[in-house]
Amino acid sequence: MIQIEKDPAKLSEVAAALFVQSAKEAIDAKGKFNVALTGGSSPKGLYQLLAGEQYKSQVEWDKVFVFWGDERWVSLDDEQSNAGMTYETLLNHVPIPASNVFPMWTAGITPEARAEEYTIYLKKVLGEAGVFDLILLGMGDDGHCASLFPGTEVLKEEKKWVEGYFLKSKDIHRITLTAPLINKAKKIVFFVFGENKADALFEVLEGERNPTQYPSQMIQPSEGEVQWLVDETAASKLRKI
Ligand SMILES: O=C1O[C@H](COP(=O)(O)O)[C@@H](O)[C@H](O)[C@H]1O
Repeated sequence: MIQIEKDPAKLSEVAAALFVQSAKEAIDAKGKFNVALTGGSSPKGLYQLLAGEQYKSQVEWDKVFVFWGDERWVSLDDEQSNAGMTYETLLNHVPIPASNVFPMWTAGITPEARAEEYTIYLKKVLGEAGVFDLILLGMGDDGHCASLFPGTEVLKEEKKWVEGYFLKSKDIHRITLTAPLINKAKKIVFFVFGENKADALFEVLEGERNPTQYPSQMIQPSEGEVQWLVDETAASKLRKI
């Protein structure tokens, strides 16, 4: 399903309502809500809304377990840190226990070793089935999502849940959930804002199947659903809407 709006702020409102609803449903069903958050610029409006008076009190934060879809291998105080941004905009402002939050980056370990450690945390919280209640994803102007970048080896991964690797094109290490894990989720929400995403979004949604070049095409949950929240500029090249 795709929802297109002129104003990205409207899409942040939609996502905030959806986050609250998903949390309620999961907590009613099993006593906790397991979510993977995204970094980049697109989710900032959502995080600020969730931290604000209207939504904050609607979530039982002590029952929320927060992971990330990916991370740039930089410390939390680095401006590139996805987790750092999420703390600043959301997590520092809501009553979530620190022990419920699992940033990907940590000091004194390689991203490859951290991927194995992160998998252990995921298995403890999600169980062997590995089903997230909700995963938020952004999409880059090259069609990447999480740190599933065009042409990278991680796209071939079929078993591992998390991978750390050096991303040559950006000269930085990354750590990411893999497509097989993401595709187990009950619900996946993509945020795609900005004219620079228009070509990639067309290729991902309406182009030939080529996930090696447009990795967001790999996101096809086996049982869950994908919702695309797209602003008008990013949607400007789509034909089938
Ligand atoms: O590198 C990344 O970029 C994507 C997209 O970011 P945006 O600023 O265009 O919204 C993001 O989803 C991902 O988490 C991040 O590591």
